[in-house]
Amino acid sequence: MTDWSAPDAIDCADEQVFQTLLDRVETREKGNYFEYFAEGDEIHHDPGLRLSQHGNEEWMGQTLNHDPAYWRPDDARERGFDEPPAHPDYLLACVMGITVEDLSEKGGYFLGRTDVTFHRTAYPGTELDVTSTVVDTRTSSSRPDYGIVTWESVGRDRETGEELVAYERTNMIPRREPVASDGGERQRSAARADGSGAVADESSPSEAATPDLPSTLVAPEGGTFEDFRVALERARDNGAAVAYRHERGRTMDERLVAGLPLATLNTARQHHNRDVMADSPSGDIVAYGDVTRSIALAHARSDEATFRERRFENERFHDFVTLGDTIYGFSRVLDCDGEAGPDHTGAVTFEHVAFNQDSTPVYSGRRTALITRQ
Ligand SMILES: CC(C)(COP(=O)(O)OP(=O)(O)OC[C@H]1O[C@@H](n2cnc3c(N)ncnc32)[C@H](O)[C@@H]1OP(=O)(O)O)[C@@H](O)C(=O)NCCC(=O)NCCSC(=O)C[C@](C)(O)C(=O)O
Repeated sequence: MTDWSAPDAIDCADEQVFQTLLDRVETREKGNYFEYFAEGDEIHHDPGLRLSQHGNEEWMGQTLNHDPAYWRPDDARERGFDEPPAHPDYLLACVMGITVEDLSEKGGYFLGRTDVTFHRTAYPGTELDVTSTVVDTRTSSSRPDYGIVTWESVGRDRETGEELVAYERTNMIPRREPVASDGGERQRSAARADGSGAVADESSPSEAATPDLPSTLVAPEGGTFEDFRVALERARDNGAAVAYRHERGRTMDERLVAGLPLATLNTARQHHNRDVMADSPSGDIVAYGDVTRSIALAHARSDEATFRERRFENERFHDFVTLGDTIYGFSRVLDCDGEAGPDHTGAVTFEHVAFNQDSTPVYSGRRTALITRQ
């Protein structure tokens, strides 16, 4: 008879005994089910996080956001910063990463985010303090195993209490009852399983609608505010649109998919637990939405004279991104406002789309940034 109080009672060499033991013990679960969230609840995300120079540079380097104002003091000063700040994508990913343990670790996909507003520049060394409020909860009509929750999150400087960034995000969150299916990914999984990468179109080719696109698509000649304004005026005169793609692509490797989210304390298993994700519709770990988005934005920024990020709206994550997928970027110019911001800049509103090697959109969002004039 085993003495279960003895320190060496478990014989790890006996796999069968250990397996039986594992099957019988309770699992201490992480994260919260849909039912946990009620409208108006406020949640303070305890861990916090200190923005670091290393984390900032790692994020910028890996996502191709190679803007020296965020690491070179002379360039930073020229751009009106006291010293090289934290890159806004890194700041936003850290603020959201901290919230995952409380809000979305249980699983379910990040569907979208809106009203992303940067209130203040944050610098490496800043300790973050993040709170979220439940704005809305509803059941999913297409997926009975999930609910859909929207939170408003605010990231502050822990020392001064000043707001740095705020946004509203929406996730699918598993309901307490066991998950039987995971919906929309069915199509994508099937496409991947048959190797075609193509999602089935239920209409026959003859029924498929002809895309309704402008006859002319204009690309700006350069990346200054005037280049965007001139292109938009030309397009408006001719019933065309200012839309173009960016040449660079970035293939998702483990450092991007697992490394970057963990560095922001994002504990979602989707990004780092290949064992669990092997049984999911994606069949593997998937990229943190903020990484995918940051790569597509980096492609866009590499073709413009960005001065400051202002605001993001209507960000959507349309499909998952797995290891080996390559992320490209597409941009459309929606509006130019010469009155916004300091004199040497103007505000440009873009729609950016991240797409993969099969031209499948995986992210889209509306972005307003201040762009330097000529
Ligand atoms: C989720 C999938 C399967 C749905 O695929 P689908 O084709 O079924 O999509 P849908 O029909 O457009 O949407 C399903 C439901 O979601 C709702 N919905 C949809 N979007 C929004 C939105 N923005 N705001 C509010 N509601 C939204 C929509 O209205 C609908 O509601 P219903 O079930 O009642 O009909 C598919 O879109 C997909 O695979 N998307 C990719 C998701 C993804 O990879 N996200 C990023 C990575 S996960 C992540 O980063 C994790 C993180 C950050 O760590 C962490 O939250 O913890």
